[in-house]
Amino acid sequence: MKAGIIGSGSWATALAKILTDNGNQISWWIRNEDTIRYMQLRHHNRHYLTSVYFDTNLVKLSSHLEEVVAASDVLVLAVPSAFLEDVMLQLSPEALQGKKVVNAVKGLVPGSNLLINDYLSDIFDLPLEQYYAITGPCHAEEVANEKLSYLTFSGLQEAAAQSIADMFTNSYLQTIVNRDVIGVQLAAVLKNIYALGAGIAHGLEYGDNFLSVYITNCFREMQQFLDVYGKDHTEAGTHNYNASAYLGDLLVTCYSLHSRNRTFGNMIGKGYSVKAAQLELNMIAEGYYASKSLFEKNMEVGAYMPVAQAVYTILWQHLNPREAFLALEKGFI
Ligand SMILES: NC(=O)C1=CN([C@@H]2O[C@H](COP(=O)(O)OP(=O)(O)OC[C@H]3O[C@@H](n4cnc5c(N)ncnc54)[C@H](O)[C@@H]3O)[C@@H](O)[C@H]2O)C=CC1
Ligand SMILES: O=C(CO)COP(=O)(O)O
Repeated sequence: MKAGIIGSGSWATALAKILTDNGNQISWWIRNEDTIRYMQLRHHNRHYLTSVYFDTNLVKLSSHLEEVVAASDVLVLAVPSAFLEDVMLQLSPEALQGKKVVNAVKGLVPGSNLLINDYLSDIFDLPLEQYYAITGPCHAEEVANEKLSYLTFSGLQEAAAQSIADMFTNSYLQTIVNRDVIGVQLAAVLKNIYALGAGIAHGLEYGDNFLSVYITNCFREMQQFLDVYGKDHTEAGTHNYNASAYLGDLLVTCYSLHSRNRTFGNMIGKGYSVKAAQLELNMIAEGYYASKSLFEKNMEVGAYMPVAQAVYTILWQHLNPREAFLALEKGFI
């Protein structure tokens, strides 16, 4: 199978490293021509994971999206959710026919608040059977350093999910395959919101004892949301909440200093405005967009989500973080 990658941030670069380390030839869509020229000359991405060097014989770089999509059987999406629509709308509605689309984006489409599979189904008529999700606790920075990591590949077609996973499996990357393609995506969206909240707590100088209680309550809230959501969306299936795509990713994103969401939240807890935190981070904290999308989505779902709601209200309605956390403290078990 010929693989294509869409995006050039940290995660796209990490996934390109894994695929090329395994000897796969890839087509790689990079938006910026200067970044392409730099990579052709210096063999690494000048902005993200700069220590990762590529065998340029294995990498075909292009800023023409249609070209990359046409050359690929398996297309990996790794553009932050906020830009995904702009990127995908460059394609014709037939462009994804017959392709396997692998979503590595941990977010909903802002505005419509759709899961990526629902968005691709609406715009490109992509059946869920051709759609896969990559999730799991895995920071791009640790992939760059080849620290042992685990990724989960989910899809209704388990044999195809397995063959995609096999393209990524190597000595530093273990893969897990399941059919829970909706649940793992929602868990990934939620954990970004909770990690941002963990950062806020840290910025407010709560300690490790509180953080463990906070995460426990977030984990329960995540399950409650998925349980209620699943009642109206039977395709959501059953979820193994103790698997690494659920609990593991929640833990790593809340605790790791690599986490963009935690770092962003930490600044908010310390009193930065959203604008100032965005400028300082200079990377994407998906939890910021997800908190709004999820808040709106939950108006229909109706799950009890005090933590996600508090994060939304702090970021989007200017609620004082200290007051929000004082209110949360009382409800934790
Ligand atoms: N970084 C990580 O460790 C992981 C990230 N992810 C997910 O991967 C997705 C991508 O995130 P990262 O690579 O971390 O982001 P990043 O912050 O490292 O990179 C941002 C990317 O957005 C691009 N960009 C900026 N403005 C744009 C525009 N107007 N149109 C199109 N592209 C634009 C930049 O060129 C860059 O490629 C997110 O959904 C994230 O949750 C998932 C697992 C791990
Ligand atoms: O999804 C991730 C780790 O599994 C990355 O999280 P951050 O975007 O918070 O860095």
